[in-house]
Amino acid sequence: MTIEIFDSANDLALAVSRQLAARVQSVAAAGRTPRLVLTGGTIATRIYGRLSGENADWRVAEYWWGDERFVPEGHEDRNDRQAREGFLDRLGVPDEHVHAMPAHGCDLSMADAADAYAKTLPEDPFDVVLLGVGPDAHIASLFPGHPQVHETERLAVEVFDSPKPPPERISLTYPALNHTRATWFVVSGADKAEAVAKAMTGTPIDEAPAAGARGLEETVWFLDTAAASRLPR
Ligand SMILES: O=C(O)[C@H](O)[C@@H](O)[C@H](O)[C@H](O)COP(=O)(O)O
Repeated sequence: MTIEIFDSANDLALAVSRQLAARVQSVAAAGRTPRLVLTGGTIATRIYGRLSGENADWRVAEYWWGDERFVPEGHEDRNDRQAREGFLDRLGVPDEHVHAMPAHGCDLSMADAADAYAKTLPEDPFDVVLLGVGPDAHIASLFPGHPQVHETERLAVEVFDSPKPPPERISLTYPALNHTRATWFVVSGADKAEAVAKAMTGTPIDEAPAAGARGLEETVWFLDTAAASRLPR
């Protein structure tokens, strides 16, 4: 596990966008398609806004989401909208590379929508899974004390009662999120400091879902000083 600490959320966003660009370039140079899992949230939005300034061909990569709010397509709460507006649409990433989760208004139940999404996931591991972390130490839409944390078979699940609004969501589960070469946590703000400390010190996943996410080759915590302020020395 690696920890990188930055003076501000802006510095963090800049560093993550640079490293993501470098990873996309190195995976593509090795002859593979870069496969990225995007997250929602405020720090993610800052990162997406910076990607167009980086030197990478974002059009060659494929994109999935770790979770999505089950609201209508194009709704301002959609995680895919923030990424589309931030860089995917602006940089001309082809539609077939953008694997958005089904939206409210599709003709599937949430359970069927989750299962349909699971079928879009690649067999090969992802290259990078980006994860924001909530003040309660949730990641994606895996919340403390919720049954989805214990899912071992399904790769994507429905969530009806997210404590973070909106309540209805679809989330990848650990078997999908952890099928990745690299897991990059991106966390800023003092309100996350306790959650970060819990997740990094082996708290059970029922209490701190972030403690259960890790990459096959690499797990990196990108923190600003505020989010890192409760880490044990
Ligand atoms: O859809 C979502 O809400 C998320 O994907 C969620 O897991 C998010 O990443 C964290 O809650 C951190 O969000 P903030 O950076 O806004 O605190």
